[in-house]
Amino acid sequence: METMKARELYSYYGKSPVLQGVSFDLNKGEFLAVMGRNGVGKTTLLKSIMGLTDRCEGGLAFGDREILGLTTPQRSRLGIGYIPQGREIIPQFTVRENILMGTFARPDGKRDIPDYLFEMFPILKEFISRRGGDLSGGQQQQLAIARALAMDPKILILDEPTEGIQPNIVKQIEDAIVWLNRERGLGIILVEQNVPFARSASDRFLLLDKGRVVLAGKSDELTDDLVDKHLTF
Ligand SMILES: Nc1ncnc2c1ncn2[C@@H]1O[C@H](COP(=O)(O)OP(=O)(O)OP(=O)(O)O)[C@@H](O)[C@H]1O
Repeated sequence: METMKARELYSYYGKSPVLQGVSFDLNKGEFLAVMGRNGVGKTTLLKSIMGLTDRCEGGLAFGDREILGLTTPQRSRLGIGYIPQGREIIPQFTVRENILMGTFARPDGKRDIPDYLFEMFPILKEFISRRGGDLSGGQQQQLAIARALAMDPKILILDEPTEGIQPNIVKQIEDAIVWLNRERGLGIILVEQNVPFARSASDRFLLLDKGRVVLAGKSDELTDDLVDKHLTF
């Protein structure tokens, strides 16, 4: 169940297809970085995986199951954890309540908050009774990651998790993502603008342009020349 296979995805807002034939494979425990300039369809690709665009055609298998026909909550329950851009925690809820919300998607009905979340982000333990909205942007991002992990996902999908976050917290978040992948074996799909981090953390990359994959390969094959050609503005 930890693999994902996308075949020729076409994804639409209204009538216009934003993704135009995107394919990729995520093998068990693999880390895939999705890169590309602004507006090329990176967020749309993650939304398509979660069933959050108006329409999506093609093939999308999670493990041996075709999931394009499933609703967003059904996809979550299968074990796809999603951390959207902008975090979307609930500001009036406490840190504990926000994390507990994640457990509601657990198919086994457990409502425990796993201890490792607080080892990863100790500040969440310290602020457990504070309102989510009173946390800094970086702390809210840590909370959003903890909430997604509380449902015990098999893969984690993150949309630019360090964008606009204070530098001291960026490193903690990057380290946590790498740790989750390497030590806990979680498959990761990460949309990331920070090329050095994406290159060092991921196994493979997908480079999008105008809704299409223009380049894909192993991350150590992503040379500076390719970055200059496809990613500099
Ligand atoms: N809800 C929407 N309705 C209509 N068009 C949209 C919607 N969301 C995005 N688009 C369009 O789809 C295209 C791809 O947007 P998307 O957000 O996926 O790009 P991105 O690569 O994630 O960019 P960024 O790095 O700026 O987040 C853009 O042309 C955008 O204008």
